[in-house]
Amino acid sequence: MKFTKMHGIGNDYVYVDCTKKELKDPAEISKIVSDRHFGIGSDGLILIGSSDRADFRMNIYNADGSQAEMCGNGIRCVAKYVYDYGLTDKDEISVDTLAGIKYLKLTIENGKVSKVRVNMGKPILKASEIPVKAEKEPVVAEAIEAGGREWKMTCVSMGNPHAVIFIDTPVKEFPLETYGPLFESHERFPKRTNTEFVRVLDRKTMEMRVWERGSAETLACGTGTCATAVAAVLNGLCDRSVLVHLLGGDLEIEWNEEDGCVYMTGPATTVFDGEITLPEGLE
Ligand SMILES: N[C@H](CCC[C@H](N)C(=O)O)C(=O)O
Repeated sequence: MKFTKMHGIGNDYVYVDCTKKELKDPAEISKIVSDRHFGIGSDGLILIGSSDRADFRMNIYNADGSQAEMCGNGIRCVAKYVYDYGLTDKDEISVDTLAGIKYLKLTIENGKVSKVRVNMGKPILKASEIPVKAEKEPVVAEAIEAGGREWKMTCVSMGNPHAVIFIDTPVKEFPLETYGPLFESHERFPKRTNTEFVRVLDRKTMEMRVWERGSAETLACGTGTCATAVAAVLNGLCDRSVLVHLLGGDLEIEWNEEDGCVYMTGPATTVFDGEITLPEGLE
């Protein structure tokens, strides 16, 4: 199987062009290619497909093989892939996902995509649509017990579920590997959840780490950063345009007051092209 390894500020995936041929078992393939010792090493697998209602389609699978509705860092790399590899010559494209059709604006430098601005759509705040079991909605600063401690969570879906937790200590010191898994599989999240631990630095700046559903800690999470920006506004902590520092780099997020949509701007990077021999029956 031919692939291209790409990342969005360190959130790395194996990309496969499926515009001509679908993969037989992407969930199984994602588990194989994600393995950093026995496979290629990635946070998961992203398939680029054709669509009859958008320019392209994106399907994303986490490292554990679970399929997610959307991937913010991934969709920027999809835009880079289709432009740089000649599948389109447009600098504005649409990509169909399980979270709906997304619209992207590509920045071209020296004939290749360097940066992408994505309309990530409107945040979903209805508890039953996130989904999360909650006392009130929107789910803002709501108590949840995990690991013998009480936390305040704000829940937002960008097509996929996010629990945003604001903390006062530097995120690098936070014991993410202890608490991340407890939130990921917490009984209040029927479809599990991605969890962001965030420190507000000022009204325009935050720092964040993320424990992703199905992929453990990643260096960045695009949908999670959008959810964090929305949560910060709902909690009165930040303005509607923020810069977010993640371990892998920075993202600019705007929750636009006029159209209610969240816009994410960030880079996309190609690392290498390769070919992997899959087990019998998976090719
Ligand atoms: N783990 C996520 C999918 C990947 C999202 C993330 N990598 C991003 O950039 O948005 C989920 O299961 O919802």
